[in-house]
Formats: sequence, C-alpha cells, structure tokens
Amino acid sequence: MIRSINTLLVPIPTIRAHKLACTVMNEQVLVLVHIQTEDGYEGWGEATTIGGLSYADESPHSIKTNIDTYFTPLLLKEQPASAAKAMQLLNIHINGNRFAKCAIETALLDIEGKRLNLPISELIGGRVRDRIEVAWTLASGNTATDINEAKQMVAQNRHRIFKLKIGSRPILDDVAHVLAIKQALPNCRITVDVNQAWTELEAMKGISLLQNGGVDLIEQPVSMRNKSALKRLTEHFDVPIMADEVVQDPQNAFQLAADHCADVFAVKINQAGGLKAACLIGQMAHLAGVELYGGTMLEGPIGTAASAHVFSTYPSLRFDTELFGPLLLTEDVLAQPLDYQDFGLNVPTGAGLGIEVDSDKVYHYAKQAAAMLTTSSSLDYASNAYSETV
Ligand SMILES: O=C(O)C[C@H]1C=CC(=O)O1
Ligand SMILES: [Mn+2]
Repeated sequence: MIRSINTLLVPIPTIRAHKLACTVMNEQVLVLVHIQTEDGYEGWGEATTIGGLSYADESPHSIKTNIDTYFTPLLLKEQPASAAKAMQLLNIHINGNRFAKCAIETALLDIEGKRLNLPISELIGGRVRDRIEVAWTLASGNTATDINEAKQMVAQNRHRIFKLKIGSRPILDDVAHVLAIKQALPNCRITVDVNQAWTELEAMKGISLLQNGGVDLIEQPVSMRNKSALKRLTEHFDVPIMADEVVQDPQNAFQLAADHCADVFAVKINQAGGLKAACLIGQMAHLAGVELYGGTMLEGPIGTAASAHVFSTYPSLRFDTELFGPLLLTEDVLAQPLDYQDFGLNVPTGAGLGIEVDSDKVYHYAKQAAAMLTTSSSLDYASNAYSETV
C-alpha cells in the first residue's frame, strides 16, 4: 500500500551557463518524487525540463502541481498493486503530462525493484550492457572556452564525444564555431543540436556546410511540427540526422519510425512518458532500422540512473548517450555519486535504481527553495527564465 507521495522542487545551480537556442540555463530545477509504502519501502523518481516552459510544455511547477492535485489523490485512493497497474490507471485518467508520469513510474519501479531485489533494468526487459559511453555538451557560447573545456574532458578520460548547441546565431557564425571545434578535436565525434531553430531552407544550407566540415551527427535541425522537412533532410544528406524534440510518446515514435523521418532517435525517458515507454520506443526504432541515442533532459542523478537502466536494455546503442546531467550540476543529491569512468557511466547494479538518495539534503534544499519562492513570486521565476533568452 502506498502511504505517501511527496513532490519536491530542488533547484541546483549549473557549473557554468548552459546556452541553448531556446534558453540560457544557470540552474536546473529537479522535480523529485518520494513515495513511501506502508510496509517500509521507499522509492525516488525525478522529472526535469529545461528553462521553465521554454523547451517543453511541462514546467517544474506544472509537474509538481499536477502530481499533487491529480496524480497523488488518484494513486492513494486506487492503490494500484504494481507500477504497471499504476501507469495503466494514470494513462486512463490523465491526459498528457508525460514528464510527471515518468517521475511517478520511476519511483514505483524503484520500490518494485527493491522489493524483488532486482535492478530496474531487469524489470523492464533485461540489460544487455553494464556500461554506456557518455557525451558532453559544449554550450558556453564561446569557441575558445568550448575547445579548452573539451580538451580537459578528453585529458581527464571523462568524455570524447561532444555535442554543440547552435541555432541562436547567424548560420555562418554557428558553422565557423562548430568547424573550429571539429578541427581542434579531430579524433572526437561531434554532434550539433539546433533545437528546432532553422527553417528547412536554412537547414539545407547549414547542414551542407557542416557535412562538408566533417560533423558527425545533426540533431533536430527544424521544428518538431515539421516532420516532413525532417524526412526530406534525412533523405537528402549523408550525414545522419537525429530526431529529438519530435520523439515523444510511443505512438508518435511509431509513426516517425515507420516513415523513417530520421536516421537516429534521441530517446528521453521524460519525453517518452516513462521508462517502459522509452523501452518500447527503443525496441520499435530498432525494428524499423532507426539507430538509437540515449538522450537527457538534463536530469540530475535520479533521472540519469533511471535513463541508464533503460538504455542498458536497448539491443543497439550505435550513437551512445549524453547522460552527463549530474556533471553539469554544482551539487549531488546522492550519498554516493554515480560511477562515471573511462568516458562512460557504469549502470548501477543494486536493487531498484541502485542509488541512495541523501534525503536530508534533498528535503533541506526543497524547503529553502520554497521559502525563497514565497518572498519572490513564482511569476518572477517564469519571467527570469524568459528574460535570459532575449
Ligand atoms: O538535447 C536537448 O535538446 C536538451 C539537452 C540535452 C543535452 C543538452 O545539453 O541539452
Ligand atoms: Mn536535443
């Protein structure tokens, strides 16, 4: 029996400004879900989004409000006997809200794994790999700083695959920035993420220059609403094109895979609507001949561990992952940090998520953040996220 569900907003500063086409992040707000059962088990889940409402249609505040107002009363009343039954119940009664569903499913699977003494990866299909390679995103906004950062990462055996965030500057400036980095790091794989910023015409020009410069992968160059443009670009260019924002729930991913709108899918557990949904997307993509990349919504360690369990089950992970979220944050919320080594992350092996959350720290941070919110209104919070982009 579920005894309680607590939803906590935990803002954590980033180690440097993280610049995307749609926003500039200086902190990440983790939405943590803490579920306790009558027989003494506890599970943790996490949802994150990027820059308030600037990236997706759920914000940390909407996720918390919707869980507290709609999910929790339903789950406490119906007391579903398993994570699968809980997700079935939520999907019948609650539309959308994929990020919130992901956080709840993670916490319930954490409990189920602990109860059965199995890692989540074994509950959701079975892991086929214990270690995943992890890319780093260079997004300081400055070419020399990015090159320096990348060289340090390589020297420290931290990362050798890099993703560059572009799309907010004129195309030729962005291309010059990317090609300078590619030339400085000839042995590293370089991906660019345009975060939907280009029109199809701009994408034709930008991708052609990037392809000639040896860039390895192009992520979501055009609007997620323009699937046919994505498909045309995929057909036109040799350089692989990756779909990100457009890959949402399994049904929508099914259509994208069937129509081969992209060469690669970036799968994110939040965007998919949960861990099992993300597994389903991975399996479908694989069957349709679409390659896979383990994406991040810049989750903290809880969401990152959950993602690692999912990606460990994929039959193939040709383009590796970008599960670097915890490394972008100035504070950890785990008693022991995740095990990053040799350019990758070891998938936790313990029961459930296989991590131990420092609950005193997390409740303390959430309390501090709530106190700050009562002194500056939540509207200010939203306008801050907006003003950073302009
Ligand atoms: O991929 C995105 O669009 C979002 C996110 C993932 C890595 C990063 O730097 O931003
Ligand atoms: Mn992306």
